[in-house]
Amino acid sequence: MSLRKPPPPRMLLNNVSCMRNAQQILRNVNVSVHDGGALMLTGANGSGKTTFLRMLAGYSRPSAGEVLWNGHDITQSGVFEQYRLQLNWLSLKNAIKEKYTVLDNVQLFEILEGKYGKSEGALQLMGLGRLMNEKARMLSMGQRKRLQLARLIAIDRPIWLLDEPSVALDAEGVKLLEYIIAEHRKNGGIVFVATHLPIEIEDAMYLRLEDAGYAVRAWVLELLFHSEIEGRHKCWGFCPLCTMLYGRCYLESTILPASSTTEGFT
Ligand SMILES: Nc1ncnc2c1ncn2[C@@H]1O[C@H](COP(=O)(O)OP(=O)(O)OP(=O)(O)O)[C@@H](O)[C@H]1O
Repeated sequence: MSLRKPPPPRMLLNNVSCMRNAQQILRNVNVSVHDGGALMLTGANGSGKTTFLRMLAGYSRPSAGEVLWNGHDITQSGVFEQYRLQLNWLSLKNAIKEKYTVLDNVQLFEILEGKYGKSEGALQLMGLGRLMNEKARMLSMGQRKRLQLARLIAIDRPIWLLDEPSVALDAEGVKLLEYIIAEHRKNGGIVFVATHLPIEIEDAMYLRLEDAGYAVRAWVLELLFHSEIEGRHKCWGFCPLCTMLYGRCYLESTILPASSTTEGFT
């Protein structure tokens, strides 16, 4: 009986650390993603989800470790040129040409890719069939996001890097997004998704990025307020500093019982 080695992961993050703006975003991350795999990146605003995707796209280098595609470091010249042709990047910048029709806006990308024939079907699937010949300037926010998703399908590259793909989509749009991700994975595609919003992706791996400043801010608040409040168990229900930092009272949610939050200090 011959024991066959399992295939190597298509993407491997090997002890990767990443900095941005002198801030540590990732530290020693190890992730392997095989064909059909999905990784969801979650975390607070500014925690580094987009930075992570940019690193996967090769726009920035890891500060330590390596990102491997088919076992090759993506930052190596020769590898990078091939690797980037595998990527489909969806970001909040939609690259929509207002004066062109909706169909042109997808077909242009398809033609640049040397492909033909998928744009119309992709737009139909995303519910934009009746708007295909309208100028793109007519589109609403959600329709623009649907157009971007139609491009993903038309261009048909294996690795999708999706930054907040469900923003502006209605419930039906989110279902369509989940559907095209599932279909892409069935065909062996890989998906990396950075999101705040719930998106159902079966068997996805999750990576939660921590906001490096959060622990420090919490500690400072603890020092400023904790001793003063101890024993009184009362709160205004908001603290100017907490409200500024978190949009709500940090102490209210962590130290004080809910019933005391509407009373003032005595
Ligand atoms: N163009 C830039 N130049 C320098 N620093 C940046 C730049 N864009 C973002 N940063 C910093 O990098 C850190 C991570 O930002 P990033 O955009 O990756 O976070 P995010 O998790 O995607 O945030 P959000 O949920 O708000 O989209 C933040 O501290 C941010 O200030």
